[in-house]
Amino acid sequence: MASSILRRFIPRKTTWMYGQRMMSSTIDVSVDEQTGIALMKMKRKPVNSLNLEFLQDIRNTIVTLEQNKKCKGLILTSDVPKIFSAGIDILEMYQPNEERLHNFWRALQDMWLQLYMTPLATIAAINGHSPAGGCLISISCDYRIMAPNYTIGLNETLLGIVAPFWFKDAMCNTVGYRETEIALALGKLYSTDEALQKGLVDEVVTSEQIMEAAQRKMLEYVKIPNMARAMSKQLMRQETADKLCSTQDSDVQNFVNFCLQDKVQQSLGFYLEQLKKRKSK
Ligand SMILES: CCCCC/C=C/C(=O)SCCNC(=O)CCNC(=O)[C@H](O)C(C)(C)COP(=O)(O)OP(=O)(O)OC[C@H]1O[C@@H](n2cnc3c(N)ncnc32)[C@H](O)[C@@H]1OP(=O)(O)O
Repeated sequence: MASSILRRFIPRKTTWMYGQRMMSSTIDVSVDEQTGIALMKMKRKPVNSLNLEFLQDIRNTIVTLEQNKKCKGLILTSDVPKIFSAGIDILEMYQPNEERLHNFWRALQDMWLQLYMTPLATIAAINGHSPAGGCLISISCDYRIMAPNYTIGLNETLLGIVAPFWFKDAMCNTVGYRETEIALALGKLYSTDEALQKGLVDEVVTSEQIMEAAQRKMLEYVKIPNMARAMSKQLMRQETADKLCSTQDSDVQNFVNFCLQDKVQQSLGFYLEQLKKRKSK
């Protein structure tokens, strides 16, 4: 179902399948073949930050699940207590190797396209903080359930960087133009309650109830005839995905040029320092 343009890049194989379980060092996946529901747990300690290899692993996993005829739905969650994902691994952008920086951004684009357009039904069970890239993963799913007392949002401006147009588009498609405009400018991190109120997440339940709630909602999704559900998703999302597909190379170059600026490097260095200081308090 995902358009052929999304399949140009065959990901490297680092995910291992044992029966209904798939494992890599950063992801644990199990597939319930009775229900057709897969559960993917992210486990890149300490904060599930998205580096090149982790992004490739996430994409590989989605591709493998799409090829499993019995799998219809995917629940994404975190195995790291209190953190869904801290977003992009800032160390990929700070004092980078230029070739790796290219590959990193390409991997982020490819992961996003795969997740955003997958014919699988997808639910994010957001059981921890979910800033920036973590928010992108969440809003790329079909449905979001969040536990209380965490934060979610596109906070890039707080780091002195700018979310690319496809982050902005995914956010706009979720909460609308004006809310996105405010959120991006202020680097707004929403509390769980605010996120529910703005429609950034669809449901709030306690951490203890989140997996049960995700399974319950997913059963609703997988009951719908597969092709019709997947085509309706494509109808809603293809235009947004195509915007990136047709500009992937220039988007990589823009990102690399942006990151390599002295000012941006200074901002990232400062932000990393603050993170460490906050920890030592
Ligand atoms: C130019 C184009 C723009 C590209 C778009 C960018 C998208 C992004 O995703 S940028 C990344 C944005 N992410 C953040 O701002 C999150 C920063 N992290 C946090 O706010 C917190 O770490 C937390 C709320 C996620 C978790 O807090 P806590 O449980 O208290 O853990 P620590 O803060 O002590 O963190 C542990 C450890 O991890 C390091 N770290 C945290 N986030 C990142 C990250 N995104 N990348 C790399 N490293 C990260 C943190 O510095 C600590 O390291 P150590 O001190 O070495 O243990």
